[in-house]
Amino acid sequence: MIRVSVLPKGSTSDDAARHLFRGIEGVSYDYHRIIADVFLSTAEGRSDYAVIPIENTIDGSVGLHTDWLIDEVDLPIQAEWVYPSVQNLVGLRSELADESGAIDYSRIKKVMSHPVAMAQCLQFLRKHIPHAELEHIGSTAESIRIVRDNPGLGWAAIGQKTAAADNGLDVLQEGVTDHDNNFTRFLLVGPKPFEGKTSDKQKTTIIVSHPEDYPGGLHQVLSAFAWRRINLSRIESRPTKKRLGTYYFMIDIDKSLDTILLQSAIAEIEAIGFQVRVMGTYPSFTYEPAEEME
Ligand SMILES: O=C(O)C(=O)Cc1ccccc1
Repeated sequence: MIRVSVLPKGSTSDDAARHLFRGIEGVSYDYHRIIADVFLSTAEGRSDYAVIPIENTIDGSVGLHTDWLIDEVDLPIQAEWVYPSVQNLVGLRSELADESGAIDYSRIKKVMSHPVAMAQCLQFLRKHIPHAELEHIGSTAESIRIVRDNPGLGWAAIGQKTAAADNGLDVLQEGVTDHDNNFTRFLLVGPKPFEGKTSDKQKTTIIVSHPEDYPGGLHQVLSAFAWRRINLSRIESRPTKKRLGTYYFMIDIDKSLDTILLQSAIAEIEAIGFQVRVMGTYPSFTYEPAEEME
């Protein structure tokens, strides 16, 4: 049995996990309310993999999740994939609509959701429900459950249609994200390689740091990749948390670690005094909607 830790049933992460593991037998899902518990259940050996949303089209990198990966656990990245999501305003229509059945936004006192989902809908919220209190919850699915358990208070949630239906709530407004094409990049992290599917696209993620800041440091790192014509797909700086203004650079590289060119680039960067930590070398899966129709 492959045990996969993930945010609760009905969350975007749950759907994304099922998409990655579609067609693979013997998978069980281990649901957790907050991302820290998703990470820890795998780090403590209670599951094989953790599913982590790491970057979103609208909101960018998820800093909290990146920092957990760097600072709190030692779990290699074993796969990455992209999954689309549509967020909806969810609540009890009978409580929040007027006599004609139209949603009366003035009745909504509080909107709850996961911070990434909330950030995707801020323009919608400011336009229609500017008076409402906004509250961050561990997942979209959990926010929907809280609304279900607290009828009559004027609460609404942002989340997925399936979670609304599972909890007996209504979709008050469909597709409330401020931009279409809302995709999230997910990481599968855990001690063992992911062998369920193969991809012809392999990536490697490293973290580069230097004990002291000096002019041209990052340029030197980048030039080791540049003259070897190794493509980088993302560079993210995160605070070291030791001193203000000191950073780690997390670099996604479009190559497997076993290529000689990449190994020599890393050796060169280390030789000029940088510390390099390999966060994983893994297959990358692009989203293919056709699979959904199987
Ligand atoms: O809260 C959820 O449903 C999650 O899985 C986190 C999230 C929220 C919005 C987009 C992608 C992931």
